[in-house]
Amino acid sequence: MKEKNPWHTPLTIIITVIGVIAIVALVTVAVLQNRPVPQKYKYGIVLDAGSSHTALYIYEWPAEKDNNTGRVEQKHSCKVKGKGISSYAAEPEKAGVSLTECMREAEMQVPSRRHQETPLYLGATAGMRLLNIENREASDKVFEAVEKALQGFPFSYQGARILSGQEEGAFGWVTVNYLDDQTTGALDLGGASTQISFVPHEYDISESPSNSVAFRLYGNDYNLYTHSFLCYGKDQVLRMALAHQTQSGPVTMSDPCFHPGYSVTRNYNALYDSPCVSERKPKEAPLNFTHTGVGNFFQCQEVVKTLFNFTSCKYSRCSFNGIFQPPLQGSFGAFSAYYFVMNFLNLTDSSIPLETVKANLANYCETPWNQIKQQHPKVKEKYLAEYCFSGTYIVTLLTEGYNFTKETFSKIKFIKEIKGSDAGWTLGYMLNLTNMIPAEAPDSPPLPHAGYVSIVTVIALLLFILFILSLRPIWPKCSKQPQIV
Ligand SMILES: O=P(O)(O)OP(=O)(O)OP(=O)(O)OC[C@H]1O[C@@H](n2cnc3c(O)ncnc32)[C@H](O)[C@@H]1O
Ligand SMILES: [Ca+2]
Repeated sequence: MKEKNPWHTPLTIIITVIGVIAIVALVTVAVLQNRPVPQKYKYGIVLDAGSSHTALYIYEWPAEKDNNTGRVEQKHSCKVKGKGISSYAAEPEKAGVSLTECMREAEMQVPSRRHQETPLYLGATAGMRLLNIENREASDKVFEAVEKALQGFPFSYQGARILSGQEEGAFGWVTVNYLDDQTTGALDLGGASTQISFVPHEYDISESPSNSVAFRLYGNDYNLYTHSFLCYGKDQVLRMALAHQTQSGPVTMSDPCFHPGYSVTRNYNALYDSPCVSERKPKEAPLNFTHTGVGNFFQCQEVVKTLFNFTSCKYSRCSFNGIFQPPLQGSFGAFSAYYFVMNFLNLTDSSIPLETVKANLANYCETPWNQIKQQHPKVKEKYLAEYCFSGTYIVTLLTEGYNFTKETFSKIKFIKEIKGSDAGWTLGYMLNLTNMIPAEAPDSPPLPHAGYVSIVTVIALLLFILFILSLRPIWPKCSKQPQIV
């Protein structure tokens, strides 16, 4: 006769089934409860009204996590067609109109139920700073037009204003450090100004209060050094270099910063039409001059060096033009034109030694203009003509201006974006205005989701086994093997 299995009693079968159901239920609840639920998002829009162009950025973050770490991401960007808003000084209405296309895009990108609560900011930088110096009335009119245009959209308009150079530098630093895990200095090269921001050693306390900004980020207090050099952006510094070389009002000017064979006619009035150079305009000059290239990196560096004043410094140390700068500290992220130029020249790799960068530039500058044009038929001719000058300026600014050495130069990373967000001041600006700069370090869950689920499963199994064992007293007695007598 077949021996009856003692486990096949109704009681043990019921206990087992209930136990299995309980475990499955427990694990299912744990998994479902902790599964990331589809997020609701909030949005913020910042218009970066730069000297050369305006760009619109849309940021998004999970609705419940306003104050959480690193959660704000760039959702979309739009490049406004045409030049920067300061170029519309003579026809301000057009500055407002120029923004409509990107604003319509923003209307499409941000869900309509969020429109009314979405803050919209416009920050203008060095182009408007210069226009404001040159012609206050014209600058006000441009802002009026821009304001009127932006108020016509369904967002929560929060104003348009000129950022100070200090704000521009500091918010660039906040952006980079909000997105990146390790503290990094920020180098921004615009069209009309350039910023350097970093956290110096504690003992290099700022001797110049106007260069110092305090921040609390991720539970740490930072004393930031920052400076913005007006007129030292890529376009204005080129004007200064051309002005320096046309002081005598020549008809033809030979420029080491442009390729051999390069030749264009430039207008004196147009060249000197900027507060960065207007005072230097030669008294007696013809209408135009012919700007020709020579293509010599080392001579070009000499020209660029004359644009920095190294003689006066009332502090213990200066970068240039009598501006205090503590010793450089840590690694740096260099963006905007630093990136555009070094990327074109294939020099963004930090492992390339400074000497090689210079040698490559020397070789590039020497290349005849015709050959350069043939090699890069798709690159905008204005940019193409200026890469030799801009590359030389970047190397000279970093080494002679900011005192990067061949050792510290390798600590500069040329970057366009970090984790999908463009490097620049806009994200930091929005985080600050919406009180979202995280003061404290993130509360990360102690276990990753998978680890959590595994632990719940193991504990549930253990509990089940213990439960079964606790039922031992009512276990059916194991029948002994039938003995054959
Ligand atoms: O910060 P400010 O000084 O106000 O200026 P901006 O914000 O308009 O300046 P950008 O960083 O946008 O650009 C810096 C410069 O780089 C130029 N630029 C943009 N794209 C470029 C490219 O692909 N190659 C070379 N230069 C480029 C641009 O015309 C500017 O002169
Ligand atoms: Ca800029």
